[in-house]
Amino acid sequence: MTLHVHGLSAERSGQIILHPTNVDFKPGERVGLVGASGSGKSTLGHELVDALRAQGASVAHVPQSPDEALDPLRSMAFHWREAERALGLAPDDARRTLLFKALQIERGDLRRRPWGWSRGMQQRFVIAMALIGTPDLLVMDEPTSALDPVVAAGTMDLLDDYLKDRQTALLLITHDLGLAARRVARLIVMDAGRIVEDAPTEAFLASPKTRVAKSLCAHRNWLELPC
Ligand SMILES: Nc1ncnc2c1ncn2[C@@H]1O[C@H](COP(=O)(O)OP(=O)(O)OP(=O)(O)O)[C@@H](O)[C@H]1O
Repeated sequence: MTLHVHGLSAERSGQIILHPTNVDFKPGERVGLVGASGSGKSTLGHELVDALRAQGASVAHVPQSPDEALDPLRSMAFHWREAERALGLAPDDARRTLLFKALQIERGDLRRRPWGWSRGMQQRFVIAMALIGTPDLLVMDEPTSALDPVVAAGTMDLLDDYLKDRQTALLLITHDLGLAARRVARLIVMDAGRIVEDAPTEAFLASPKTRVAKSLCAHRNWLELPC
């Protein structure tokens, strides 16, 4: 099922920070949302999550840092149970085993609290929690920026493999064009609260149209980063 949202907008403190915007996602499509800091990427991500959920779609959100998703006072097992409960799902060991294997977190001790796990493993756990309900769309907002480049690349590789041949679409929000270009088939560029470009990744890189897109592409050396 293709997901569509029309006329998304947002205003804060009397200022429009997201101008009326339409977005769509095909099943399994991988889309990058790029733009400078403050261009409105996170705002669009949050508005999308709310609007699609209001339509009845299943949408999961992965924040920048695992600290935003994990309570330092609760065990990892508690978080997993809560994620299942929030979706109205009964505990399912087979589902957990599959996701833990896919994201290489089998050796994590679920009785421990987050600080007993490495940052990389915490973030992979948060991604696994987001995938519990097989969402229609996974929105990831700078999901690896709190990780070192090697762990970040490994995490994205595992997610790539897991999503292959699945219907879950991905929106990867990042200011890092290099990261997005390696992972997505379509790029959306934001500037000052508006989408200014939306194109297949290869076409975008070969021929950016707008000033902002040209400026992002001018930093081609970013494409050399491992993630
Ligand atoms: N509560 C708020 N009140 C006023 N302005 C806000 C508020 N929240 C966000 N903004 C402004 O809206 C704009 C878009 O913010 P947003 O966080 O969506 O951008 P972003 O592209 O995700 O930035 P970054 O890459 O730095 O996270 C920014 O100029 C920001 O200062």
